[in-house]
Amino acid sequence: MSEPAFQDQYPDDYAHCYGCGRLHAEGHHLKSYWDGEETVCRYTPDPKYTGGFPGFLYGGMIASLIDCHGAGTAAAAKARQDGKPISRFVTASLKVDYLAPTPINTELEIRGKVVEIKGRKVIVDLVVFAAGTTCATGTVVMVQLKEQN
Ligand SMILES: CCCCCCCCCCCC(=O)SCCNC(=O)CCNC(=O)[C@H](O)C(C)(C)COP(=O)(O)OP(=O)(O)OC[C@H]1O[C@@H](n2cnc3c(N)ncnc32)[C@H](O)[C@@H]1OP(=O)(O)O
Repeated sequence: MSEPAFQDQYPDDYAHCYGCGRLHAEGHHLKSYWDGEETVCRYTPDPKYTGGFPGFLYGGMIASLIDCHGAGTAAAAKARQDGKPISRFVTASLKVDYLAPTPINTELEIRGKVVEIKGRKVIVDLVVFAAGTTCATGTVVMVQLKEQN
């Protein structure tokens, strides 16, 4: 992981996302990287993001992890395909399946796999793991901003 995180390559004007923008003062600062043909993001949730009962993460945060890592994956895949710098993608569609409770205070691994790149659109499948358990899966449709094309 010697390359900078995908999010650390976003142009400054597009680096203010609460989930992954490096320029957001209070955000989560999620960081995504290549791991072979897949991408990976690791994040340990704080107890303040507890869901319905103690010890477990609320679903919105899980969706955010899938969303932001999906956006980063789309941006990196498109850049790699086109041989261009990373540009900014936004979420057109986000689908999440919650398969098992997701613990807090445990390092989560979010892995992404590119399904399709078509013009400005990139579809990514994602999985959230906690200590070897698959807690959630998701699919995102990401669209490159026109002015970034
Ligand atoms: C100057 C600063 C600006 C800055 C603008 C900043 C934007 C908001 C930033 C929010 C950042 C986030 O939090 S992201 C999370 C929230 N997301 C948003 O707020 C995005 C709001 N939605 C949009 O702005 C727009 O709908 C876009 C950009 C996503 C798409 O609009 P578009 O650019 O006109 O693209 P369009 O031609 O419609 O679609 C391109 C391809 O994507 C497919 N596609 C589009 N929407 C969907 C969808 N919901 N589900 C499946 N597929 C879809 C189309 O079929 C097409 O595929 P094909 O026919 O080519 O196969």
